[in-house]
Amino acid sequence: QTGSAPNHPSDSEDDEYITNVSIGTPAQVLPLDFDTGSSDLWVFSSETPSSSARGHTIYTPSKSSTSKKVSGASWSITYGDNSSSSGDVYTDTVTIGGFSVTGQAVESATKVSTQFVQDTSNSGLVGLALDSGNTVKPTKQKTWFSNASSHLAQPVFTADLNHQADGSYNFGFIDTTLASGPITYVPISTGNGFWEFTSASYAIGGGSSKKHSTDGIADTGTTLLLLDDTIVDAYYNQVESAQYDDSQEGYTFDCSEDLPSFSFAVGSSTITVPGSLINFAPVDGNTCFGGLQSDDGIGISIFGDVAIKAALVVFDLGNKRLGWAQK
Ligand SMILES: Cc1c(C=O)c(-c2nnc3c4c(C[n+]5cc6c(C)n(C)c(C)c6c(Cl)n5)n(C)c(C)c4cnn23)c(C)n1C
Repeated sequence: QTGSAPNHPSDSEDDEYITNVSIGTPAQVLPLDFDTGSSDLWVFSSETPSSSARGHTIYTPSKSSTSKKVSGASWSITYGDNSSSSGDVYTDTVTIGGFSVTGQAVESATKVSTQFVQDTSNSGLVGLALDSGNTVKPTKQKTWFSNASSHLAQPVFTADLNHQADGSYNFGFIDTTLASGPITYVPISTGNGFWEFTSASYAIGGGSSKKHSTDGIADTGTTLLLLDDTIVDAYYNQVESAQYDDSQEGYTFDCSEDLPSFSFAVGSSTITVPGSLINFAPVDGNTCFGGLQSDDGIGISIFGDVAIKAALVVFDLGNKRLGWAQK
């Protein structure tokens, strides 16, 4: 068995990627943000204060004949941008790309931070990181993919994200036609609950490869490519008009600049992010914001959407490995 669901950018900047998910009986369809950097499936619901839920599609468990309240369960999560949400827990049937999981934990939001209230593109998140990262207490719940994996043809899913165009999340199979190059696999370290791997070197534009070990995660829920300062400073050193803009909290440059590409090692191969994807978005007038920014020394780097857009990424739970193929 397999599943295949389209995704699309939420806005003109590719800030996040949205996929429609069916929950309950009869199906309630919600636009959700698939996040390989977290492990909770949570939704705006009939329990979310109506002032916060305005403009969002909500899940109403009482209208689903297959919903069940998980007695005494609660959840609470904070994301890298300090947004947060919390609430209680139901189980229900959740269908993604035609594949149904019964008894899936659906975390209902009774509280959401302002970033979520304002972001009416999504009605919640589908966490696709490892089960160990789930925040439900007293009993951790499994992700949709973890529940699905034993019934899928292969315990894998792929992310195909594109700039201002549709892409896909495929479950149980790998469509290699989505890639232009071979898939190179690297092992993941599972201790932090992420799809975490090590990249041994990088290159800027046509420059030579620099040995530099990056411990990072493949994270579809993060917009940008967040790497350590050594790499980021070296990159923008190659961009004549680049400067660090305190008000924007990141590097900006003249929008008309021709940005160099950025390549990172995946095992014995490299993935190249074209400069066009690093020219992320205009901030004002002729100044643009970079898609490569600092990870602020949080101790881990984040290969977010700017990097993932350059590749087909294979999340292989069966073999505890990550695959990257140039697109
Ligand atoms: C350590 C870390 C991150 C790790 O994850 C991170 C980050 N980067 N994108 C996102 C997130 C997103 C993606 N996202 C980013 C957006 C931006 C930059 N803007 C202007 C809009 C309108 C956005 C929307 Cl709608 N969506 N979402 C939906 C959530 C819950 C995020 C949480 N953190 N996050 C930041 C900014 N930092 C410092």
